[in-house]
Amino acid sequence: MPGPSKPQSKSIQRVKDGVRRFLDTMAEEQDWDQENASDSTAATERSSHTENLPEEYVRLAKQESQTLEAEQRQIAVWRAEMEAILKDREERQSYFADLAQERHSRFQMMLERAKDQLAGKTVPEQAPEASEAEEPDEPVSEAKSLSPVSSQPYSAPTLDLLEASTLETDGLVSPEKLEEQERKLQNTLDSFAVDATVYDAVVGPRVTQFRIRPGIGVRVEKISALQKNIALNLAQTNVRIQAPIPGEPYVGIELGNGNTMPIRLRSVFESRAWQQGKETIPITIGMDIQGKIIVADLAKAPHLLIAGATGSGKSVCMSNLIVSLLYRFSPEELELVLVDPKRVEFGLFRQVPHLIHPVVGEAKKAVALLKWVVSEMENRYEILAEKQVRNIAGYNAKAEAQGFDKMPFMVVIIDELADLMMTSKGEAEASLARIAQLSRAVGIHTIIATQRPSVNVITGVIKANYPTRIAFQVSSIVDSRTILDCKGAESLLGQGDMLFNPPGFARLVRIQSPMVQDEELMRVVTHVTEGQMENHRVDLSSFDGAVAGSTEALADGADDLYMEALKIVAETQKASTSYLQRRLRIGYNRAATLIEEMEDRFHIGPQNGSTPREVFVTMEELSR
Ligand SMILES: Nc1ncnc2c1ncn2[C@@H]1O[C@H](COP(=O)(O)OP(=O)(O)OP(=O)(O)O)[C@@H](O)[C@H]1O
Repeated sequence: MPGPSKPQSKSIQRVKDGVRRFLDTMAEEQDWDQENASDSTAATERSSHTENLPEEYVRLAKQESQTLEAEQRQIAVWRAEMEAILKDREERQSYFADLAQERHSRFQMMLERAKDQLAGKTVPEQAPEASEAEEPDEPVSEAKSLSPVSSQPYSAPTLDLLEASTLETDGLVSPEKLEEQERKLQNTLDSFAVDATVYDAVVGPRVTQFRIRPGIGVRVEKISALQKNIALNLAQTNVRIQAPIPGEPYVGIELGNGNTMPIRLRSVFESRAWQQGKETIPITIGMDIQGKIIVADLAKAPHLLIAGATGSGKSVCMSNLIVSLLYRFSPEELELVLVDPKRVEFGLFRQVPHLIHPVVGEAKKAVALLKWVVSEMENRYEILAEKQVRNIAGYNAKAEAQGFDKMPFMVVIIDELADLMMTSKGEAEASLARIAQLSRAVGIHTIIATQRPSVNVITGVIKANYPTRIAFQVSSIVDSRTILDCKGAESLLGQGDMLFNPPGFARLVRIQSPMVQDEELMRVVTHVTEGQMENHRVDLSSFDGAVAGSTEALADGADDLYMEALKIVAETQKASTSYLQRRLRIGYNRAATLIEEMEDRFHIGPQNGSTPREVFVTMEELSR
C-alpha cells in the first residue's frame, strides 16, 4: 500500500511542472513580442493568444487542485483502513494472549495434580473449570442419584478411572518450524503468481491452519488449485484447503503438525464445554483446530453416521461416545443397544448395565433387533398419546410432576452397517430409515458406522435420514463425497482426525477425536457394573423368524436362477458375467442382470476397472 507522502509529492510535482510550463511560455511570448512588434497580423494573433492563456492555466490549476483533493481523500480512506487493521491485530493479540494465559494455568494445574499423584498424595477429583453453582464437595462427574431397579443405585464413573492428560510439548509445532512453513507457503504462492498473503497460523492438536488473504480480484479457486504444489513444496502427504473458510475473508490451508498431541478423553470431561454444557444427550466429539472442545447433543443430531477407512479411528470414536453416555446416564435414564458384527469392538462393553440385550454379533439377529426397535418406537408413541404429550421431554416433565416412571432414552449403536446391508439390505435400510424419521420424539437415537463408504452401504435413503455425519480418513474423493457430499475426507491424517458435520450447520469442522485405551475402558466398565444387575429385557423371539436372512429370502423377488447363480459365485468366489453365462448356459443379458442384482443386494462389490469384483457371500452363509 503506498505511503501517504507519495501521491502528495506527485501532485506537487505536477503543479510545479504546470507553473514551469507557464513561465516558459511567457518567456517565449516576450521573445516573440520583440521579434514581431511591427507585424500587425501577428500582433492580432498574439493578443488573442495571450488573452486565452491565463484562462487555460486557471483551468489546469483548478484541475490539479481537484486531483490533489481526491488524492487526499483517498489517503484518508487508506489511513482509516490501516487503523482498522492495526486495531484488529491488537484485539487478536490480546485474545490470544488471554487464551495462552488460560491454557498455561490449566496445564500448570494439571501438572501440579500429576506431581501430587506421583508423590502418592490423594487428589480430590475436582475439575478445573467446575461451575460455581455446583456443590463444592460433590464430584463433578457424579450423575443424579436414582432409585435402583437393581441391587444398588448406579454409581457414575469418576474421572480418575481415565488416563490424565500429559503435557507433551514435543507435540506442538516450534515457532521456527511455523516460520519456515509460512515462508515456504508464501514462496509457493508467489512462484505461481498468486497475489495472496499468509495472514496468520492457528496451531491445532493435529494440524496447523494457515490463513491466507487473497489480493483484490484473486479467485479462491486459484489457491485451491495449488493443493498438490503446496504438498510438494512443504513435503506434506495430505494438505486440505478450505476456500474460503466459512464466515471469514480467508482461505485456510491445513498442514499436518508432524508430531501429534493425543487428546485424552479425561481432558474432554474436565472441560467447561462438557461440565457446563446444556446438551440433553451430550456426546464427546473432540477438539477443533482452535483448541475448542466440541460436545454434540445426540438429541439434536438426532442420529449419527460415522464412516472412514479401516484404522482411521471409528472404533475409538464410538468407545468415546459410549463412555460419554455411561458418565452421564444411569441405566434407568438411558438404554443401550449394541450391534457388533465384527465381534471385537464392543466386547468390553458386554456387561454394561445399560444394555437391554446382549451385544449382537450376528447380522441376521441385528436386523431382527432393528425391527424390535421399530415396534418399541410405536409402543412409545402409544404411551405418549395416552399421556397426551408430544414428546419424551413432555412425558418426563409430566412424570416428574405426577410421580410416575420416566421414559428412558435409547441409543442404538451399530458398528458395521455393511454387514447388515449384506444380509438384508431392504429390511435393514427400511427399519433404519423408519427409526431415523420417527424416533426422535420418543427419545430413540441411532449411531451407525461403516468402513465401506460405498453407495451400496450408505444409500440415498440412509443419507437422507442421517444428516449428522462424521467422516474419518478415506481413500478417495469418491468415498468422501459418498459420506459428506463433498471432498475433504481423503486429505485427513487418520488416527482420529475427522470432519464433523454438526446438526443444523451447513459447514464441516475439522476435529481430533480423543484417545481412550482398552485399560481405561475396562476400569470404567468394571466401575459401572459393580453391584448392578443385567437388564436384558428385549425378547426377539417374535422378530427372529421375520428376518429375510434365510436363503429363500436372499433371492426374494429375483430371477429364478438367482440362488443357483449366487451359489456359483459363493463357491468360486468369482463374480463374472461370462463365467455365469457358461456355467448356467444363459445369454449375456440375463447373466449381466443377475450380476447387477447381486451387487444391488450387496452380495458382491461394485465393478472397479479391471480388478475382479469383491465377493461378500460365502457357501457357509448360504447353507445356514
Ligand atoms: N483419537 C485418536 N487419537 C490417537 N490415536 C488414535 C485415535 N483413534 C485411533 N487411533 C489409533 O488408530 C488405531 C486404529 O483405530 P480404530 O481401531 O478406532 O480404527 P477403526 O477405524 O475402527 O478401524 P477398523 O474399521 O478396522 O475397526 C488405534 O489403535 C489407535 O492407535
